[in-house]
Amino acid sequence: MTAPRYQTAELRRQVGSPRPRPRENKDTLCRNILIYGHCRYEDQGCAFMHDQTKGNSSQASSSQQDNGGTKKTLNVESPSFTPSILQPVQKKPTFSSQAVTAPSFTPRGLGAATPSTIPDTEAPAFNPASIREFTPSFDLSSTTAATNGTSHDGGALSYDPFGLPNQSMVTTPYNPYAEDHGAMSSAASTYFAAQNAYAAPSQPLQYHLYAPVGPYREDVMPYNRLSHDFFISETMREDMQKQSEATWQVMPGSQLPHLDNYHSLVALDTTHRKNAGIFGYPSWVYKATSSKDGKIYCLRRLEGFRLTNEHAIRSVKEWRRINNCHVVSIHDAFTTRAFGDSSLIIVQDYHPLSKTLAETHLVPSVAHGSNRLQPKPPITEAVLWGYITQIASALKAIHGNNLSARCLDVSKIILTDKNRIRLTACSIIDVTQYDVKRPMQELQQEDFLHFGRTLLCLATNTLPMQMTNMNAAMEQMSRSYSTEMKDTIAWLLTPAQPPAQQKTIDEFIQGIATHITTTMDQQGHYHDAIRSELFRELENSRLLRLMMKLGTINERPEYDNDRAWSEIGERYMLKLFRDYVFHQVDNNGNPVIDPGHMIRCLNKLDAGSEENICLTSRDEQTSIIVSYKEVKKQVLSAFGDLLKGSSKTGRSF
Ligand SMILES: Nc1ncnc2c1ncn2[C@@H]1O[C@H](COP(=O)(O)OP(=O)(O)OP(=O)(O)O)[C@@H](O)[C@H]1O
Repeated sequence: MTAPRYQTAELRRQVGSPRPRPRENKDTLCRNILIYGHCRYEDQGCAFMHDQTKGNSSQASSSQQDNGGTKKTLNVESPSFTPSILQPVQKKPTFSSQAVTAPSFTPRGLGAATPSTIPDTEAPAFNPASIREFTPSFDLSSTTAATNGTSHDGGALSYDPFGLPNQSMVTTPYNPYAEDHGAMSSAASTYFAAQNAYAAPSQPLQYHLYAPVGPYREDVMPYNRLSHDFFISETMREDMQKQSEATWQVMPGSQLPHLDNYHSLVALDTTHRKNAGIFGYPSWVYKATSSKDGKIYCLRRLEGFRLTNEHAIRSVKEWRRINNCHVVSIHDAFTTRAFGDSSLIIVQDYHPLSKTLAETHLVPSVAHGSNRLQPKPPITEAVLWGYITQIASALKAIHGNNLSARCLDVSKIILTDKNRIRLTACSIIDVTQYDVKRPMQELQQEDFLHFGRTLLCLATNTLPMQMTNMNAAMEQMSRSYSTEMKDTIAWLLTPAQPPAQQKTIDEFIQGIATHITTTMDQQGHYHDAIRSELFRELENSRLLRLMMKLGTINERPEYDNDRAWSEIGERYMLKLFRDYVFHQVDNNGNPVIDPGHMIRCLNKLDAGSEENICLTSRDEQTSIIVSYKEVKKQVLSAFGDLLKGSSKTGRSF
C-alpha cells in the first residue's frame, strides 16, 4: 500500500488533542480496590482513590460536574498539557521531531512513565496512550499478579492480540465483547475457580482474526481473493438478494382482497389457466403477509370449495406434527368469501423463488437469445437419486405419523435450493375428500404408486397428463438410466407381492441405502460450504456494529445542546481516526481505497490493540500518537454518552 501522507507528516507542536482530566484520578476508585478489595500500591504513589466509601459520592459529583456548566470541552484550540504521569519530569513537554523517527512502539509496563527509547533529557512526545485513568482493561497483569504475586509495576505484560505469540499465558476466559475486560476476567476467574471442572482456554481467543474455515475454493483469481476471503460469495449473495427481493415484492394496485389475517397478496402462479386436475378444484398460490406476526406465508386457495363438515378442516391440524425438511410446513386452514366465492385457504411456509419440478425439468422454456420454446435437458441419474432419497425421507415422516401424502406430483413438489425439494400440497386432499373414507394403509400404498409415476415423468421428460402408456415410458427410461433405477421405479409402480400384504417405506429405504449415503455426503459438503460462508459473516457483523458506533458519533450535527459535540474533546480523536481508516490519500492526494487497511484497522480497534498510530488532521496542523486501545475507549465513552440520551437502548450493539 502506498504510504499514506498522514503517517509521514511531521508531528507538530500545535496539538489540540484530547487532554486527560487529572481530577478523575483522585475521584476514580482504584480498580484494584474493586477487584481485590485492596491496592498494594496505595502507599507507593498509586494515583487513584482508595476510599471506597467516597466512591459513589465523588463519582456522582464528578458526573454532575461533567453535566454542569464547568464542563471542559477539548478542541484544537486547547492549550497543550502535561500528562499527569509525566509530571515528575519538570520540563514543559514539547514535541520533538525525533518522535517521528522514534522506533516502533513497544508496550510498556505500567510503571514506565517515559519510554525507554526516549532519553531523559528529551521532552516526551505527547502520547495519550500512556495516560491512564485506571488500570487498562486489556491489561491482564491484574490476574497474574493475583495468582503469582508479580509486581504490577514490574513488567507484567499487557495482552495485545496483534502482538507476537510469545505473550504471557492467562488462565481466565476472556470475553472480547465485554466492555470492561478487567472486571470481566476477574469475575470470571472467581466463578470458574469455584467450578473446578472447567478447563479455561489457555489464552484469550484470537477473535479478531478471520478463521479460514474450509472448504476452500481453489478457483479464485488473485484479484478476487480479498473480497472472497472477507465476504459472502457473489453467486450466493446474488441468489439470496433475489430471494429477499421476491419476499418483499408487492403488487401496487393489486385487485386481490385482504383476508382476515393476511394482506398484501401477490399471485405466484405463472400460468393463468384454471386447472382442477389434482384437487378437483382450481387452485391458486399467493404470497401474503400475516397481520398477526408480520411474517410472509404462502397461501394456497382452492376456488369454489364449500366446507360441508367442520371436521374436514380440522384434519389439517394433524399435519402440523410433520417436521421434515422435505415437506413444506403447514400452519393453518380456513375458508373465506373474500374472493367473491367460497374458497379454502391453506397457509404454508413461503419459500421465495421456488419452482415446481415440472417447471424446472419438464415445461419447455424460451431459450436465451431465441424466441422458440426449447425442451429441458434430461435429468441426470445423480440428481434423480437425490430426489428419490428426499421424497423417501418425506414419506418416512408422513407414514410414520399415520398420514399419507396423497398428492405426489411433479407440479406439487417444489425446488427451494440447489437440488433441494419439498412436498408442497400435502393435507389438501385430506380436506377436500374428507367424506370419502378410505383406509390409511390403502392411501399409503397409493403414495408409492404416485411416487413411481412422478419419477417416470421426470426420467422420460413427460408431463403427467401426457403419461398415457406406462410400459412404453418404462421402456424409454431404461434406455437412459441404470438397471437399479429401473428396478426402483418398477418396485414403486407394482403392488405388493404376496406373501407381503403391504409395501413399506422402511423396505424402500433399505433398498436405496447406498444412494442415501451419497445424498448425505452431498448435503454434508453443501453444509460445510455454507458454514464457511457464515464464518466470514461472523467477523463482518462484528465490524458492522463497530462502524455503526463510529457512524453515530462522527459528524453528529448536534448533541446535548452542543453543535460541536462530535468535533471536540475525545470525539476529535475519533474524527481523525475515521479519516485515518477511510479517507487516506497517497502522495498525490489520490484516494487510497484499501479494504485490507480498513478491515485491519477496525479489527485492531475492536480488539483494543496497544499498537500506536499517528492521527493527523486534514490541515496537517494537528498530529497525535494514540493507541487503538485509547481510541476504543473513546468510542465506548462517546457511544455511552449517546445512549444515555437516546430514545432506544443500544443493547443490540
Ligand atoms: N410454499 C411455497 N412457497 C413459495 N412458492 C410456492 C410454494 N408452493 C408453491 N409455490 C409456487 O407457486 C407456483 C404455483 O404453484 P402450483 O402448485 O399452482 O403450480 P402449477 O404449476 O400452477 O400447478 P397447477 O397447474 O396444478 O395449478 C409455483 O411456481 C410454485 O413454485
